[in-house]
Amino acid sequence: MVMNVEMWGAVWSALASLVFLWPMLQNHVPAGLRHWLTAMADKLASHLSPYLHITISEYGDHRFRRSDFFLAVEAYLSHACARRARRLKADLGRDARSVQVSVDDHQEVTDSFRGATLWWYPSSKSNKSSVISFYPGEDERRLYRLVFHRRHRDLVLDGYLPHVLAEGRAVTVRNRQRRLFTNNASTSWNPYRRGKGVWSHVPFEHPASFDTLAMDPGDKDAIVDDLVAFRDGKDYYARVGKPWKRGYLLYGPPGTGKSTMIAAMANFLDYDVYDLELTAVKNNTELRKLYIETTGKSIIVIEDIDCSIDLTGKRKKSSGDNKASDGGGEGSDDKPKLPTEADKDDGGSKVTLSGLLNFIDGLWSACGGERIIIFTTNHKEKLDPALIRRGRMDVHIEMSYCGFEAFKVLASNYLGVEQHELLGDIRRLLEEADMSPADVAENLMPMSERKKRDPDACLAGLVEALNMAKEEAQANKAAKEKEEMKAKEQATTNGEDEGKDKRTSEDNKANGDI
Ligand SMILES: Nc1ncnc2c1ncn2[C@@H]1O[C@H](COP(=O)(O)OP(=O)(O)OP(=O)(O)O)[C@@H](O)[C@H]1O
Ligand SMILES: [Mg+2]
Repeated sequence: MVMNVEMWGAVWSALASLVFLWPMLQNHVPAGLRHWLTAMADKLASHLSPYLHITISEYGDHRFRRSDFFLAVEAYLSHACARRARRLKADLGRDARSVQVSVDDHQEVTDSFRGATLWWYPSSKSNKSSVISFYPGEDERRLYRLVFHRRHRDLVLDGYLPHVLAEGRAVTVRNRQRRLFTNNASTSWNPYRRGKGVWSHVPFEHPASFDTLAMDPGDKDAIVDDLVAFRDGKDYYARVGKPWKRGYLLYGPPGTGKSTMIAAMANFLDYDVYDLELTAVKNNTELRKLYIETTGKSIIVIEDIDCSIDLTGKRKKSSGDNKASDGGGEGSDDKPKLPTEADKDDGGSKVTLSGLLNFIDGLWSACGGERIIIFTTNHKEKLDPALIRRGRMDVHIEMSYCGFEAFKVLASNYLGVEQHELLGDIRRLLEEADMSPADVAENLMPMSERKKRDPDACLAGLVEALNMAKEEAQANKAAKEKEEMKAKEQATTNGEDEGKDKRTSEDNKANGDI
């Protein structure tokens, strides 16, 4: 049936009288009927309204991960529509060089595209999901509502939304200020913490680079090649069926440049850094949640993994032997246990080795892609072999005491010195004394006015420090040898005494004594 103008008029007047009478009527209408009428009125209104709505919610269909499209919309609105919004906010842009203006939170924005006008309404709704959340404020989820005339439906779906996605992504890349995240910060501490995020962040501003990193040039080149192969390896990883991630274990004595290496890697790859403090993670579920909330193009770091939590101890104690079976430790000692009273009270981390192994290469670790995981330790030998086997920690990098090649990098960076008469002495002393690059660098810092004018003084100071380190090392070695000798002598004396006792008791037995 085709509705003519008269029929439309009748519908409108009926609707108008209903709208007019509704406030008077609704108190006399039974609740069931009232709800039905309200729903029908909504339906009718949305039918008759010439405007369409599209909702883009923060988490889309995912429970845990923010929708990429939502993030693109957010970036697009912040940038492309900033000039049209009435309320703006300003901040320093990438590398703090320019001012960046964007749309303030909760601001409506009007946009136009190929002659069509579109309206964006940001809002939020509470999440009524049955999933119990660990994080305060997590039950509120943000969304954007896009409103446009229905005659622009095709234009919006086929032209505008793809345009928003592409522009939003480009803006994100352009404005990307790299960030250093931590999971160990309270809401009050961090002004950058937004809503429900489990990570807090500050801008990442570490100046280290592979040029300033002192280590053997061959090793350095090998690491750079490995990073490049990883960064460009999306297709390769897909082809061989491996998640696009790579693990690095950095080990060595304190002050040998492990943390500096991480910063250099992040700067080289242009990745964010997630500094994961394991002791602040309540349990394996929270660990997984933290992983899922990390974004691609990032380095996840666990520093001093051997000191973080008692991962090796737990496994060995509860399994009753020292066998570190591979395969994730699942099913052996990590079966779910009811928390004891002590567990409830200690408030410490209940992350298990099994949880950590799953974090690195369980099924969830594949989500998102393009992540590097780095562990650092001063004591590689203390780590469970399953934790650092290839596939989990693919590359093991030893950061050792300063060698001559590494020293040359420091001398050039700190003093601009390439040639010097003391270099021969320094080469010999570096072979004889163990000195970390951190200590060498400290000696090369021209802190005083005298040294500033005179790199010779810095190098002479270093030679002195190396001589002292050498003497100290020799004294330590001598003391150790003496101690070992003493222990050996003691053992021999004890052995002789035991032999004597044994012989006496055998003589006694032969004599019939008890
Ligand atoms: N290989 C290196 N190249 C350049 N600088 C270095 C190197 N190693 C150490 N340094 C200097 O020493 C300082 C300490 O180094 P860093 O924190 O990277 O050591 P680390 O190996 O992480 O030590 P720890 O095991 O105690 O965490 C750095 O700020 C850096 O200036
Ligand atoms: Mg460190």
